[in-house]
Amino acid sequence: MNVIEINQLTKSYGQARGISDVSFNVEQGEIFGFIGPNGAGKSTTIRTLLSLIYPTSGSAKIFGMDHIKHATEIKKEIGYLPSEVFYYDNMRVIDLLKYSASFYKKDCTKRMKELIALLEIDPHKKIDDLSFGNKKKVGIIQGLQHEPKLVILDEPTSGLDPLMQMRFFDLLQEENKKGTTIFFSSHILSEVQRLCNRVAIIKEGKLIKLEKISTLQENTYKKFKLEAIDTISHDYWALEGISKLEVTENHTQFLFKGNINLIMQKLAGLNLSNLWIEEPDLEEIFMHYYEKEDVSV
Ligand SMILES: Nc1ncnc2c1ncn2[C@@H]1O[C@H](COP(=O)(O)OP(=O)(O)OP(=O)(O)O)[C@@H](O)[C@H]1O
Repeated sequence: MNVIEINQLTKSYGQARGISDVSFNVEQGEIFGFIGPNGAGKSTTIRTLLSLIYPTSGSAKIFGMDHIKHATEIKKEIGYLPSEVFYYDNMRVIDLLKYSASFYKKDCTKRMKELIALLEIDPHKKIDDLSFGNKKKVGIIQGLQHEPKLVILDEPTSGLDPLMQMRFFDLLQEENKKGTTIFFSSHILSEVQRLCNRVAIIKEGKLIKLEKISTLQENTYKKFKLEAIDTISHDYWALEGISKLEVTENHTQFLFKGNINLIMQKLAGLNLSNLWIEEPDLEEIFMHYYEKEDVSV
């Protein structure tokens, strides 16, 4: 079942580009990554989806309901952490959390306390006295305390220290195991790679790739690095599928995409002292898509 369905969603800010013709679905139980550089259109997609701003054209559904017509109903089951959090600075953390909890028809006290303890936040401090990272934690608690079916996180980790990031990821994975669908927007590839099952890549307002993380890694090239006893000539590597070839004395490295047996035959003809075959990380795959001009989903 699809929790989110986005259909040719377009949002222009007057003459300025926001997003154009964005379509994708998020299935129930997924941890879905939404990745792109600054200004790509991640926040615009999320805000339009949540009907905080209205689309220029296109449509979207959440839990099978139209995102604008049924906005009130939908929002009861969503936890949303915006990329920038703004608060009434004079409020204490606990008062703010109780106030947000009051919008839901369930008692959030137990979960609120658990999250306060887990994220190590002092509930009696004034919001004004909190650091950026601690304000972010308050936003995370606000987004999760009512145990929503769908959590939408827009750049959630900025400001969190590495230990807190780890704890936050564990928390998201636990929520996901309980059945919560997670939509995770980020420009940090390693965290998407670590956390998500599937990813949508957005560039300049357009979706350029929608793929399982595992498939993204499988279907692309492999990195070969080798050390040979003798010097290998550049010409030895005249084989289709080899790119980014670098040969320096006894060291050779390149990327290969194609029939793996062909490259193995080439390697078998050499006197090697060492060999590394590595999967590219998401960053390299991502750069590969970003460098291409004529990308399509
Ligand atoms: N209120 C606005 N008025 C005019 N243009 C806007 C507005 N909000 C966003 N934009 C433009 O829309 C495009 C997409 O911006 P958006 O904030 O959605 O990107 P993003 O991927 O979330 O980036 P970031 O990671 O920097 O937040 C950008 O070109 C941005 O300048």
